[in-house]
Amino acid sequence: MRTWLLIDAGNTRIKWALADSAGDAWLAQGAAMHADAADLAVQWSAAFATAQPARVLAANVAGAAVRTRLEQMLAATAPGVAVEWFASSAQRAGLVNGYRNPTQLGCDRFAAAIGARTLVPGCPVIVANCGTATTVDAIDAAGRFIGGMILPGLGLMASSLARNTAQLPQIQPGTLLPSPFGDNTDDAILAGCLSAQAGAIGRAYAGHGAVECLLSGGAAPYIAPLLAQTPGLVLRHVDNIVMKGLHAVVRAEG
Ligand SMILES: Nc1ncnc2c1ncn2[C@@H]1O[C@H](COP(=O)(O)OP(=O)(O)O)[C@@H](O)[C@H]1O
Ligand SMILES: CC(C)(COP(=O)(O)O)[C@@H](O)C(=O)NCCC(=O)O
Ligand SMILES: [K+]
Repeated sequence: MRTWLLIDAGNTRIKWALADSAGDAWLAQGAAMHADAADLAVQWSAAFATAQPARVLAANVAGAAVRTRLEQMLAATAPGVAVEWFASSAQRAGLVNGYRNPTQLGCDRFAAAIGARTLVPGCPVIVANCGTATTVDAIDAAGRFIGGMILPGLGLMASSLARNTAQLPQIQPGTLLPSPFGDNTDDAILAGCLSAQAGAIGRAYAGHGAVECLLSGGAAPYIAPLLAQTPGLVLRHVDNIVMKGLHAVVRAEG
């Protein structure tokens, strides 16, 4: 059985998993912030001692320098193993890309949509990936990515207030108190940013007539409790929907 290394390089963190075609579970997984990217070589050396990947499929939205860095670390830890840089295209693994220019769609969003289609086949679904940016994307019952929303992620929303005002502090991430109205500055910022995130996702869900909302990304645990209060919204937290989509691609294509 072939083993694949799947990589999701976002703008904050690089996530990876080792997978095979036998099941949904990862054989190994890890992550590193960009500043600690060298840790990946250490993590991979340990993981590849038990299972050497036959193929690497990597989705990178973090730029050319990150791609070069990853190529160097892969050449050192898995010499000779081919690396495919996953890119958005008009159609792949049963998903049709409805972006006006299909290649303009972030490849992590394309992968996440493939993952969503795999988890919720034959139904309209919303996939929200709450990372550096928050993306909220709609897939229809026929398996067509019809489009989506891009907004600043939770961390970016909060830090932009701190950076561009005299009186607002940098808040720590957290979940909302029972009241949607903060009675102090930190809670008011948190209430505003979380409501903006959950509000956009809820609006997308209702507008699309989705049967389920898949929520993923580093900020998902903070947004989930508020989003779960949206009447009629069926919520499922998926640990890494981008990697689930990459796994679906390699399984479909062998
Ligand atoms: N321990 C953590 N490390 C990094 N980001 C975190 C952490 N906990 C929550 N976050 C939030 O998750 C976001 C990063 O999520 P992630 O899905 O890895 O993003 P990306 O795919 O853009 O790299 C941060 O912007 C922050 O809001
Ligand atoms: C929207 C994104 C910045 C999200 O990146 P992330 O938050 O996962 O790091 C990325 O998908 C991207 O650069 N997209 C290209 C533009 C588009 O999708 O239309
Ligand atoms: K994202």
